[in-house]
Amino acid sequence: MNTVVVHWNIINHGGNFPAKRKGCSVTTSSETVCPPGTVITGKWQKNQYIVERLLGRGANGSVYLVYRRGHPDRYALKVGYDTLELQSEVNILRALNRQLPSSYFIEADDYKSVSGEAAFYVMRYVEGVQLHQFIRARGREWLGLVGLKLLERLSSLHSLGYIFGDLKPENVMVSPYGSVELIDYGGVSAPGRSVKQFTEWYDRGYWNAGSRTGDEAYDLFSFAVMCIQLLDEESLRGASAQLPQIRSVQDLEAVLRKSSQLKPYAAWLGRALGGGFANSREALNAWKKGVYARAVPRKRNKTPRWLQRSFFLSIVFAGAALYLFLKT
Ligand SMILES: Nc1ncnc2c1ncn2[C@@H]1O[C@H](COP(=O)(O)OP(=O)(O)OP(=O)(O)O)[C@@H](O)[C@H]1O
Repeated sequence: MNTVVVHWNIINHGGNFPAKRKGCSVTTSSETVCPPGTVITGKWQKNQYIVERLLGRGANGSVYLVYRRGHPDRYALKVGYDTLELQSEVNILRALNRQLPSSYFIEADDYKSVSGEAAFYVMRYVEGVQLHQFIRARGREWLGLVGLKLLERLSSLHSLGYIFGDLKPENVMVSPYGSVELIDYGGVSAPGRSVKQFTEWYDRGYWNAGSRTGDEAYDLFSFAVMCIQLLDEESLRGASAQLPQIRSVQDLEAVLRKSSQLKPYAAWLGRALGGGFANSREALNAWKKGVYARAVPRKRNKTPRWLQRSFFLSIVFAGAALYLFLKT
């Protein structure tokens, strides 16, 4: 990324924000703090983004909900703590944009604040809530559908030649209707390369269950641990309390055997934990048939009990009448 300078201007955005603003500042921990109302102007591309609010902070940067001046749409703008890290994320997103039908990545630029320089990029704003929040609010029975949608996403990413790497509930956004989007492409790598970014619980290496080399099975392993967490977090906590040197995938398999919440998913999850799927397409098909088809409640035309009883009695009476008729 070229080192370019972005000017931070001060505006009064509507009546919601205080009139006087200082613009973004970089803290001692290299975090960038951009108060609502700040205008971020890319020097090279000259686009102006107005900060509405902070969406979240992660290991690589802070993400803000922004408006682009002159455009009605809202975007998510990520200000990185480390320019090189952010650049590698931008490279992946640019490559994905060329291959995916709907573009996610908008543009990248750099800025200079009063206390330092940093880079940022702009992406599509994904509305919804994080996966664990969605399941907590809507109920565990939604995992069948949401899991299906997420496996579809993973499978299409894999078919483009990428491994997601850092799959965890915080990186999965779910809309009110259960559609799913992956966010945070900072951990994406090519198959066969070391996983760049991971989070302990969801990492195959953490459970001594395989390498940290990116492959489709790595993402499926993370997906399986995530399901265990969403359905029975207490048991997962228990299993992870083992000493690191003896912690193993058998601890997770024991959870699958014991937990009643996990029962409908246990066969699929066990296979994913053991690297038993040839690829994510096969895993997706198995989820469709073995989990989703059973987990989604079906409408049943249940005949009321009183009607069943009446039908039975009418058969008895009809039989008795026929018997009497034949006898006379
Ligand atoms: N495109 C987006 N749309 C909506 N919200 C987003 C978007 N991207 C990120 N966020 C929000 O910002 C938070 C932090 O973003 P992100 O996960 O990319 O940062 P990170 O530094 O890579 O995090 P991590 O520590 O998980 O690796 C997310 O948890 C999410 O709430």
